[in-house]
Amino acid sequence: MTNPIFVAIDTPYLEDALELTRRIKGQVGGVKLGLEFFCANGHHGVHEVQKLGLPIFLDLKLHDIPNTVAKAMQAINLLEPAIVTIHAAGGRAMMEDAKAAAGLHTKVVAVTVLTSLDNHDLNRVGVPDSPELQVARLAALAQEAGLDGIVCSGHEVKAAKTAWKDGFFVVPGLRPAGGTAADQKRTVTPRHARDDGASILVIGRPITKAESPDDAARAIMGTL
Ligand SMILES: O=C(O)c1cc(=O)[nH]c(=O)n1[C@@H]1O[C@H](COP(=O)(O)O)[C@@H](O)[C@H]1O
Repeated sequence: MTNPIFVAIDTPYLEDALELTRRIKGQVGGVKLGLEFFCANGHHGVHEVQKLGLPIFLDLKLHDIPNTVAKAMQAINLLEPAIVTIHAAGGRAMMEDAKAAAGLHTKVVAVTVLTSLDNHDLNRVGVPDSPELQVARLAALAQEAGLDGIVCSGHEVKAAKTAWKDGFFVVPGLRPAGGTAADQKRTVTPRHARDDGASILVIGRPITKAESPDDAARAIMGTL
């Protein structure tokens, strides 16, 4: 089995990111660098991590008017990331323009409903539907816009995959059995997400905060 684990390297410190990536390199399929890392280290930081040889998932969650998002996408093309995130809530035109501006080898995926939100939180931001319904709605819009796939929780990935057979499904909010949810609200185990059709598994703290991150990654891989 190809290793589906992408570790969320959520740190602003380049040296820490490099050390962690070196340590887990043999146990994972790729690394995810987010806003925190990119704001602190920019293109240089991404290049340095890239030199270690793992695919890079650049999680910038772009969300703005179509022109601005397309220009931002062009500005990161030089980095040739394997995966980039945008927000589906930016609308169809924004997603279309983002995909058109992305490099040929970059998968552009749309964040649907953040895994840190539950039904109540979603209602508070003006969406009267359940996360399941909202994910289905935004996944259909992302597919129409020509994106490669979506980001959703393990609660919705099975239905999303049934509706979009060749979609690429990124699933974060994963916790090994008995793990601490922290700020995540829609969690499942890595195995559950994998069985339900996740293409890649985004895992942060259960690996990065473990006493031995490489052992933690190996143990999670062993459950898949
Ligand atoms: O786009 C993401 O990767 C993402 C979307 C989402 O809905 N929920 C979510 O947690 N993430 C990211 O996935 C990672 C989860 O980290 P942990 O909760 O530490 O495993 C973080 O880097 C989040 O930014």
